[in-house]
Amino acid sequence: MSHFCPHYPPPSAKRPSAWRMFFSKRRSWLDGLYARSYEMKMGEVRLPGLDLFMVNEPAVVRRVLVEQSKAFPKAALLADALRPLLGDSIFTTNGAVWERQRSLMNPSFEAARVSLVYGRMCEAAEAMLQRLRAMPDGVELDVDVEMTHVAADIILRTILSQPLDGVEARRVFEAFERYQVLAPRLMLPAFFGVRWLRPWWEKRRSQQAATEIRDLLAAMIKPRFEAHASGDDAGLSDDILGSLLRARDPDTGAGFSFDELVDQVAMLFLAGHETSASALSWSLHLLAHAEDVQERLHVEVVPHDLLTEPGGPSVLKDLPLTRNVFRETLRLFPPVGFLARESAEGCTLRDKHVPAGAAVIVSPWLIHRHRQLWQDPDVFNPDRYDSGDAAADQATRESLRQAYLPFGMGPRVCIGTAFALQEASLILASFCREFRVAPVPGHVPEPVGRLTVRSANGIRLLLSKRMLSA
Ligand code: HEM
Repeated sequence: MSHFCPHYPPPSAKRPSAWRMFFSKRRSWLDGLYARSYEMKMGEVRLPGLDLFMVNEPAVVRRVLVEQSKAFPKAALLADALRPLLGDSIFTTNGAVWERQRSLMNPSFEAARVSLVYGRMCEAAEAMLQRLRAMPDGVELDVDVEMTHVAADIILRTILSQPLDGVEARRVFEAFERYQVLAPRLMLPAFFGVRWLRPWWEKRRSQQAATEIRDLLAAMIKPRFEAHASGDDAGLSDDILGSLLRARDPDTGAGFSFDELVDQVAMLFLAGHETSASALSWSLHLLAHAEDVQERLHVEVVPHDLLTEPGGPSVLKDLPLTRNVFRETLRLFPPVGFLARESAEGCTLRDKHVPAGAAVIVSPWLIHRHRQLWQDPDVFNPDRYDSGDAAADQATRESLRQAYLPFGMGPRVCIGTAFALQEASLILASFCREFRVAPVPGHVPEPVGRLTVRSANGIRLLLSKRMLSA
């Protein structure tokens, strides 16, 4: 059993002032948290331009995300910040527009449909293994760079049938890297009611990156859209774009317009690769520090050459430790660290009056490490889900039921959950079957909360090859 406690920014003992919080959060919203954030049921921050309520209590979380989700739509601030890149995509819309988008997209992400793109995921996994095999034994690997590469490759292959090695695909990826650094810096002043503090040059650079990504994606989608409109898109129809092109509203019979498709594909690229890359990188970091778990995981996966084995994604179901390692990683490092809603009409949550327009934040990061909701919350212990001790397992099941939401909850739950779990098991298993990772002495990854939870100084690990018997 592992007792590894991965490093994260030590919460300050006292609640910082609103201005200190603003300046510390500019680097990372994790820096604005304080010790009580991890214990309280609900907190409140009053800022010059905004009231913000942080909700940790499971019953209240359910009320906000599930039972009264219409009274707590996605925060307009989030939509404003992401609109240059995502337009009006499913991630940020609300009401009837969102309902139509979600019903058009649901069929493309059902588990059975996702299993059809398993072969394309395997192609990206094979390309990753080839890159790793070409490296010298004992090399210091930038794991987050490699995981970002493979996750972006998977998204491009499964959605657009394009590998990341393509010139256009690489330009999308590079522009996205620029956008990803700038977007949170611009979002924060808006949150704190000081939009004028957003440097104009950063705004312009972020706008330029967003336009470049959208133009490149539009150029890739256009021929497919036109071919579909003229009934001539056979051959490429098994990717996700093909299924989005065929999606029809059951009431009106209408599909996505071209502009809507560009919005959705830009969003899928963002939501689909950045999250998985974050989670896979942290998984390998945790495994490197929990040698026994890494060895047991290797033993579990070594009989399976997933990339050639018949049976496809069903083989992944026989890998319980792989699944638990990923589940525990998502608990400790949920890529989407906070879910932003707003109170549509004003209400009372617990004993607090929440005015109309106030931000209501549910943070998987805080809830997954909450002192009252989890046993040993900071310890990496994938065996907690299946320890063999009936009472302990029952307690963990209760924590999972109440206080585990890496993919969100309710109607806005992640549409890509089945896709992400299939991809993660495949990549982790393929990686750990052939390679071993170990910590680089003196290198401690520093988690930062931006669009997703990443490491400010990268995640570097020593990579060595394993001997596989023929
Ligand atoms: C480990 C990987 C992933 C994690 C942890 C994750 C997490 C989340 C979370 C927490 C939400 C809800 C946000 C909210 O309620 O405010 C969400 C929404 C969403 N995710 Fe994921 N996601 C992952 C992978 C993916 C993938 C691979 C795709 C697509 C290929 C995807 C597409 C989406 C979309 C479209 C939404 C918006 C759904 C809606 O509002 O109706 N995600 N994701």
